[in-house]
Amino acid sequence: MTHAESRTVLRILDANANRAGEGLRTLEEFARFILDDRNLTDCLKTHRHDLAAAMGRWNRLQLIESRDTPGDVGTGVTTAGEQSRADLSAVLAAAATRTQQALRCLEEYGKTTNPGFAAIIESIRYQCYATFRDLELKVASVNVRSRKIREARLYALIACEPDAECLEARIGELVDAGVDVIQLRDSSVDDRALYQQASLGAVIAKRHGILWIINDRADIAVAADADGVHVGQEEVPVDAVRRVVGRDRLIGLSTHDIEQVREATRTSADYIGCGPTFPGKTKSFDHFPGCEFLKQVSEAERTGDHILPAFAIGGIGLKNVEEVVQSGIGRVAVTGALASHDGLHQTASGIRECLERVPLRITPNSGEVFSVPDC
Ligand SMILES: Cc1ncc(COP(=O)(O)OP(=O)(O)O)c(N)n1
Ligand SMILES: Cc1ncsc1CCOP(=O)(O)O
Ligand SMILES: [Mg+2]
Repeated sequence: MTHAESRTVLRILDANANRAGEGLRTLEEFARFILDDRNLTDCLKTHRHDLAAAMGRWNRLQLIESRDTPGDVGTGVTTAGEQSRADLSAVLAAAATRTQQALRCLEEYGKTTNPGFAAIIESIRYQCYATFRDLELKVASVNVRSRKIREARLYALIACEPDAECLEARIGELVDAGVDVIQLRDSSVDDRALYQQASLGAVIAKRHGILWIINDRADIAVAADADGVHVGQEEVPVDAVRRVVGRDRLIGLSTHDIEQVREATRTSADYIGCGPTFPGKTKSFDHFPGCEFLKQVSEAERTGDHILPAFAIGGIGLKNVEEVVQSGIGRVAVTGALASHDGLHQTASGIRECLERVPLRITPNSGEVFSVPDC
């Protein structure tokens, strides 16, 4: 290779080392600040450091000397796509692509003068493929859960079943009846039994494509790989629960008045339960905020005062779901109404039909987790 060619190779290496380093740093910030994922942050930092170590095989001064940014014809070449990013997922996708391309350039041009360097870059590139895959899958799973909870109408709360077959059958019949979300709520069993049913339920629910939420227990929700956890006002605060469950699981919060609803929007909660609406047999209360509260929630949705999917809860069934709908709420969470196998299908579809008369204001597109809201 001529001296001029060697200098050009250095110039390419310098440009692509910068590009790959910047791409990795962009991804690292995503994993750290957006996904709050320690493991992915560590992996990306390691790739960045490995790249810097590999670049240490070259004379830094020669690399810098080869740089000629003002004379680079490529700096003036831009496409419309480079000037904006549709949402945070697009930032991720662009940074991952840019990093991969830059690594491939380092490898190919490095081969011309330093095959040892090229082999190290090849190994970093393969490690990056695996990390980028995990990153993108994580983002996809957050968005899918978030979309599903916003599309959900009918949410069932169930207790543990005596064994795996019964749990499978129970979840199956609820799914067939049209339930979108199931919460495992049972304080009568020990932690081991709760964990076992939570884990099994997570697998079954995933197969059916519905959400599986664990009541009260963030630890079990994570250990069982559930889709989320539901907590009450007297339990661990949502933002502390978020530190346990991470960005990719849902958190539901019970609310009993409109101030709690407004407060919920200031937390990282993904949805709210609103009630109790009517007296029921599952849990007793002294006070019922009832449909007046639901009307306030619906009004707050209309004015954009709150943006979380809201599920009315408490004593709701076929006989009174019309009152919920009249209050402007199109999502309910129920236990008693769907507890019996007999007439399950009819009850669930009757409730759903009624609920579907209320258009969902909080729509699948209005809050994709990694979409940037309009400003
Ligand atoms: C969807 C949904 N909404 C409300 C509740 C009630 O939660 P909480 O107030 O914490 O009461 P317990 O369920 O823990 O007795 C819920 N579980 N789910
Ligand atoms: C857990 C809970 N929180 C408020 S009401 C309620 C019970 C819901 O069950 P049901 O639909 O049978 O009233
Ligand atoms: Mg609770």
